[in-house]
Amino acid sequence: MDAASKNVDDLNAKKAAGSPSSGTLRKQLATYEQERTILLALGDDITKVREKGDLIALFSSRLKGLFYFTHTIVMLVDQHKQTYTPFLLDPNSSPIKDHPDYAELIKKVFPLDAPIISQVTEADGPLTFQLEKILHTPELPSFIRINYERGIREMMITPLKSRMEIIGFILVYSDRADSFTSEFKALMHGIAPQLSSAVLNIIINEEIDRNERVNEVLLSLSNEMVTVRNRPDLLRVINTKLKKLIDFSHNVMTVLEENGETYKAFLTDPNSKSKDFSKYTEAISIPYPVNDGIYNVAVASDQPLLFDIRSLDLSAAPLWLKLNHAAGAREMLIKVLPEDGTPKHCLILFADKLNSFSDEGINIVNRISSQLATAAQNITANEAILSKEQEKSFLLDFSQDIAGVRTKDDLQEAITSVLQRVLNIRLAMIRLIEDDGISLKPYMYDKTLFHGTEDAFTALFSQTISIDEYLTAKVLNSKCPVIFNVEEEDKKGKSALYLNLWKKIGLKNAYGAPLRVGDKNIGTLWLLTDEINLTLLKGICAQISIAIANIQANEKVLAYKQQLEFENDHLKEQIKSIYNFSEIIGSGPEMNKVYQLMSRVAESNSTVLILGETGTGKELIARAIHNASPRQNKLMVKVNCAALPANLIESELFGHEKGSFTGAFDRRIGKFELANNSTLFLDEIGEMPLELQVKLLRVIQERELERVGGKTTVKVDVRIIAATNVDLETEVKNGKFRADLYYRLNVFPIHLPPLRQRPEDIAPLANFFLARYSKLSGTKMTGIAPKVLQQLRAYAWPGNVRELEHLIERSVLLANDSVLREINLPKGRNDNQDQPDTFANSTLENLERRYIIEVLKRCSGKIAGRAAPQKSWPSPPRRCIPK
Ligand SMILES: Nc1ncnc2c1ncn2[C@@H]1O[C@H](COP(=O)(O)OP(=O)(O)OP(=O)(O)O)[C@@H](O)[C@H]1O
Repeated sequence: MDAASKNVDDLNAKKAAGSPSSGTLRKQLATYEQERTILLALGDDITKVREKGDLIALFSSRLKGLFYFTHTIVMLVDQHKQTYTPFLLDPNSSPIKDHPDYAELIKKVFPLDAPIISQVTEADGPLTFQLEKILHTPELPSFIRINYERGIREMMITPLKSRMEIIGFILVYSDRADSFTSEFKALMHGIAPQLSSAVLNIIINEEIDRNERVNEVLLSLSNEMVTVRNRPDLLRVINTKLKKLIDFSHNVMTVLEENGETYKAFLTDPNSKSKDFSKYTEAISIPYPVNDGIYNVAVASDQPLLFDIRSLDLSAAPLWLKLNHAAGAREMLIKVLPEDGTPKHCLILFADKLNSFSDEGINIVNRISSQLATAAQNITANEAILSKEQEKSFLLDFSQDIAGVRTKDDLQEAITSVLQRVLNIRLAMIRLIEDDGISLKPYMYDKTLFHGTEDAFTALFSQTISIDEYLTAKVLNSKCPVIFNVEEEDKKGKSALYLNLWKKIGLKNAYGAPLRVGDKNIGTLWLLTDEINLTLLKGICAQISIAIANIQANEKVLAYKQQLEFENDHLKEQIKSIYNFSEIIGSGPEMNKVYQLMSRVAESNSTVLILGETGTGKELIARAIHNASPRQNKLMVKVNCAALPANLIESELFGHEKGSFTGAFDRRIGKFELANNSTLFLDEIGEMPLELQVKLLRVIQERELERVGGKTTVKVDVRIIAATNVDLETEVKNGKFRADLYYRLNVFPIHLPPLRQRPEDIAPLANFFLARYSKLSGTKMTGIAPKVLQQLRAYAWPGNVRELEHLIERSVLLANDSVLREINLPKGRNDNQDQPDTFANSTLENLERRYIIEVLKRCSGKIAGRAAPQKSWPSPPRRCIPK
């Protein structure tokens, strides 16, 4: 039985007993009847109450006709925390609803132990308070003063209980001082249990609703979470689903880096207000040490941690937190996501207001943390697969691009394009290890990168670096590309040349990668950038290494090919003249002296200078010396110093680099390099231009040369045999031949006597040539008539053996008999006397004059057009060596 029914029953009993006065009793009875009616109606209505607003509206509408009051509010008690907070409001009638603190007030949590409230919790029924009287009570709840300020004078607080425990109280306010009559109080006392159960119903209903909603959202969140494949997906799920359950402004997810010492942003929310700050990009890209006072604290807890941002020491806080604070974030909830082994991911929710995260919200974060961790792991695994696929397809494309590369220029173009296109960086430099195996020289670089730092670049570029150089050694000894932090390397004080350049460029990191073919280091590759995918770089370097090795092999093949072509040409020349030196004819004392000298010098490496008139056999002797030397297995290389224009001799001798002069389309090795490990025969050395003599001297002395237009020196091991028909001593005196070169060449002179000084050799030579040319022409000549031999011996032979050879060749062709019976010697030359007034002692001008007259005579004065047939050509006179 409720209180009102009991009162009515009591009064009816008293009325039946006839006391007290019937008027009073009637009045009282009417009140009780009214009360009972209200209670019944209220009780009926209360059972229908489902929502907060219904209860207060119902309460006000039922009671306002009976009692005077302005507004009401139901507070809910949290026994666990010993606090209470507004629960049911009556905003339509509240005089404080437009108060500036109203919004905050209705969310506020108040302590239960404030003196006024303690009285209420201890009371059995409603308590009324004249506000004026309690204004100075210590720890007065702020809403009381605010209500007073807005004209409220009296307040009745009725405790609401369930199973003897206080669950809340209903506060009824009035702007009058006498509103709360004993009837009103009795009524409140009477309806308190129903109100309590209504409040409990509301709480339960709300909780059911909320749980349903939470479950619904969590279900859809978890459904979506399993479909998450990438970071934007995850961000969308958090921002659409989680936001329905938790009041946060934006989120960040972080990931622990592989080093285990730093973490960085994994998900960044575009809703973050901090993105308007200029340092935002830095904040979301830099790594943070795990021991930053936030991360390490969060990791140590298995529960989400709630931080009041303003209470933190922000001076030491990580940049991301400073920016969020500056952008207005007040509170953050951090949850390290549970993962097997070391947790990697961490969710951070930010809110602009304090108390944004309820226990329930925190609980939800806890509940979804495993799913978040799985989603983050899936994303990472997915990204790794994607990046591997991208790497593979990229490396495949690169290898296809590079497969066709044959030249250094093509390679540079391919590298530049791939680095720029895929990694958005540019090649700084490639250095290759030289043939000596210890030094590295620049092979390829991008100078445009060093704009403004040219001095530091040139200083580094112009240096040959040793493989033991600190940074180079680190790179060459590493299996993978090496990251150099410029600041840290600078502190070590090593590799100043590299560091000077890097510091001037102003980057944080530089990368050095080994170039390797198989196990063999071939060089280093340097990139200037702050970040790069190391696996990809490793793959690129492997391709570049192979391409460089191919190019080098190609260059070598080309060089060998060139050398073979040269050698082939020489071989052909040699084949043409092979019969010339198969045998040296001459057994007289003069030639015997020559043979003795030859046998002494042949086996050594000494330079030989062969002197003698034209046609005496200087080249024949040179070849014989070479063939008797340890270098015989390689071809002797001949250069005729008189046969080439002065401007080409240098290139002919020393070779040239591509583009070193007009017409130098390819790199070409010179005769010196061709004669490496062999003999170089410098014929007509007396004709060499003076300016080249000094270069020749240098090569003979240093045994190394520089190609025309080249910067590197090439070592050569060449034996020199020089020959001349010029009196070099006179040339030295006349300043036409360098004395130092002359002495360097004149180490071992061999003088070849002219044929007129060894007449005993004329017959053997004539017979030798007769046999050779009759065989070649197929005429089968068997001998020379004694008369002819006598004529030959009597002749002066200004053209020496060559003249004799040509004469016999012509005679064989003209002969009609098997014996050579006739010979056409030049007229007036049949006197084999070493005449002082004929050739040997004649001036060159005289000799030339006589030669021209002789030729004109034979051509019958014709100096243009086809030459008239002639019987015998004299050899042109050359300057002769006086005996
Ligand atoms: N003693 C010799 N026995 C056989 N043939 C010889 C002899 N001497 C010279 N000849 C031949 O004479 C020709 C001229 O010889 P070679 O070219 O060696 O003379 P050279 O002194 O080098 O002439 P130049 O000064 O004009 O270059 C060659 O065909 C060579 O084979």
